[in-house]
Amino acid sequence: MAQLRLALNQIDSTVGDLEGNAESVLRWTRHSVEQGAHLVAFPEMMLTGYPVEDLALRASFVEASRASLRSLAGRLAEEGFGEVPVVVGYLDRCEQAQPRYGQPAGAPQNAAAVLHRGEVVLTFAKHHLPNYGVFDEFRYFVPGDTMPVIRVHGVDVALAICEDLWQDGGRVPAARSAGAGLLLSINASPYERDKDDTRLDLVRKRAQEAGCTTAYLAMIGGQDELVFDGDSIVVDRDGGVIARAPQFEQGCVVLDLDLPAAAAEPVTGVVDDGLRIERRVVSAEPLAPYEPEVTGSEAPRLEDDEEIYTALVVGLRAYAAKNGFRSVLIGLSGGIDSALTAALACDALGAENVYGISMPSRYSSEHSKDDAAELAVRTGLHLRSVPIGPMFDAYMESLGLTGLAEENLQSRLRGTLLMAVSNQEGHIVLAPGNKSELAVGYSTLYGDSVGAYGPIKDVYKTYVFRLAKWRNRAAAERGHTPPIPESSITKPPSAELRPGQVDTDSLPDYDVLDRVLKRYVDRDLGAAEIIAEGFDAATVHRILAMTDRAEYKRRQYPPGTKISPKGFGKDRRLPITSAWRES
Ligand SMILES: Nc1ncnc2c1ncn2[C@@H]1O[C@H](COP(=O)(O)OP(=O)(O)OC[C@H]2O[C@@H]([n+]3cccc(C(=O)O)c3)[C@H](O)[C@@H]2O)[C@@H](O)[C@H]1O
Ligand SMILES: Nc1ncnc2c1ncn2[C@@H]1O[C@H](COP(=O)(O)OP(=O)(O)OP(=O)(O)O)[C@@H](O)[C@H]1O
Ligand SMILES: NC(=O)CC[C@H](N)C(=O)O
Repeated sequence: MAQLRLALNQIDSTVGDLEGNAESVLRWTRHSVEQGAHLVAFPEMMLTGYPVEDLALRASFVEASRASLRSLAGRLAEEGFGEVPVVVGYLDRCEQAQPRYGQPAGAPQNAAAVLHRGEVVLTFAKHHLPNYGVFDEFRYFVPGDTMPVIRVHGVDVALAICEDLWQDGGRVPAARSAGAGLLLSINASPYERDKDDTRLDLVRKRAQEAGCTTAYLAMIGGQDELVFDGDSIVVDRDGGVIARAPQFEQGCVVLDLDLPAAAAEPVTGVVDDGLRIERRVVSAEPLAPYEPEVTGSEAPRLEDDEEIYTALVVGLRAYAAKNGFRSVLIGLSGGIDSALTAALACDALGAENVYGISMPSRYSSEHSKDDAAELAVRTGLHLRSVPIGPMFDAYMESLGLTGLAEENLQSRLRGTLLMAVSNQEGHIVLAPGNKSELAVGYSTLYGDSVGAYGPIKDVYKTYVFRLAKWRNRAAAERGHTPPIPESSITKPPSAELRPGQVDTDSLPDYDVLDRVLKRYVDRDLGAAEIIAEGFDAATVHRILAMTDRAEYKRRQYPPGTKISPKGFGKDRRLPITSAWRES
């Protein structure tokens, strides 16, 4: 047996910020080396950020990534960390043409490198490319065809990149065939509700298949609609958990692993899935065990509501920070959607950076104004009131609108007003629409749907209530003031665009609506299958027709944090112009 002190850096990176990301690698390598690490790892595409989308198609960006990698190798050595191998993800290109994938020479690759003694000693590309959900890596990348193995202090470490673990075959069985003592996978795995359990099961299963200890290093942070929740995992060859990092927290997991010593006669040649073993020896001599030994720990897990709420906070914070904004602006109606959005914003950016505007019209109830004011008092956000009556009257005088046009005008005036204040004061506008509304198109185009980011666009209305209650309960348990006024939670949802209007005038009860939507949107079931589950046929047809009709509206909605297996974003790509009707 040999001992290896492994440092898994569960950190954030910013798409396109090659310099800043390289600085992070240097900083965290310093930290890892100070902890005595023999092998230091960083997440998938750490240098470029993930996902880079069509930036991968730009040769200038690919070249900049390659140059940045080489320069990083040199800087690590200059800083005195050259003896410690560093595994880091980056964007590369393939030297040879790949007719099998229809790609000419120079096609991009989702790659990783081992840096040692100032050199890039080994590079390899992801073998299995994900091409479903939010991923379309076959659009960009050519898969790798090697099985990289590095010998570090007498241990053979097989390397893999994210999806390599998710699909059968390839690098997991190849690691076993290559006789690896450790399988190290670097990842950028976007958050989804319940995915942590799936990942844990996956890593345990793959460790057993690979027949060796398996380390799964995850990224944290946010990129547009995606959140990366961390939760790095190390399991032994029987699938027993050795260490689990905290969810949503940046940090470095350092632990000593007792691993089988590498064979004197290493396996070479082509193994599973046609993967050619490519080996490098970075340090052959086994080290004496370190004292004291660093053992793994399992960070406590967040319960489901807290986990989802935290993902929403992280997604919003990342979007604002990475796009250069410190403050946000929200129309506060006193209702639950804008209240939850405001609570999230206060948690993400601090109440001092959250600006609310109450914009009452002649149809606004007293409680809508009072509840907005109460929200401001409870959270400490800035609130002002700008009645829209005079603007509304001016439009009506010029245009003489009636019915829906008159109703929507109020929402549009609020949208225009928010964008005007955004321009003037520099806060980005948050769109407070939820997933149920987005599904059926229950919002006004260029009205309440304006904004830069939709923090709750992947949260069904029934879950909006649940999260609001959880947030209030969590505050009370910590001895803090619950942020959301009780009456915002208990009153019937209303758009207040005409006297006495409530959402259920136009929509089925949210409980039924959400259950049907989960089947149609999240699971892609057809009308017949949903009705067969016992739902009222007329209600199902109505909901499906509304959902289909609203595609054009969704396409114009701002991006927002994905928390479900199928959010309205890159996950769900439907034609706007379509004659197909389920009903
Ligand atoms: N296929 C298509 N492709 C592109 N554009 C299309 C289109 N079909 C209609 N349009 C355009 O869209 C317009 C209709 O959309 P839009 O103007 O939004 O109006 P619309 O969807 O007809 O009405 C908005 C609905 O949302 C409700 N609402 C509004 C505000 C807040 C809330 C809430 O509770 O949160 C609810 C409101 O009560 C009403 O039922 C049409 O006049 C047309 O210009
Ligand atoms: N009187 C108002 N003052 C400020 N903003 C408003 C007002 N009415 C509506 N809005 C904005 O428009 C959005 C749509 O709200 P609306 O009241 O129509 O229904 P909702 O979807 O139930 O939202 P909420 O639960 O926040 O009320 C609100 O979230 C808010 O941002
Ligand atoms: N970056 C990746 O390859 C991610 C794909 C993987 N299935 C995941 O969601 O974690």
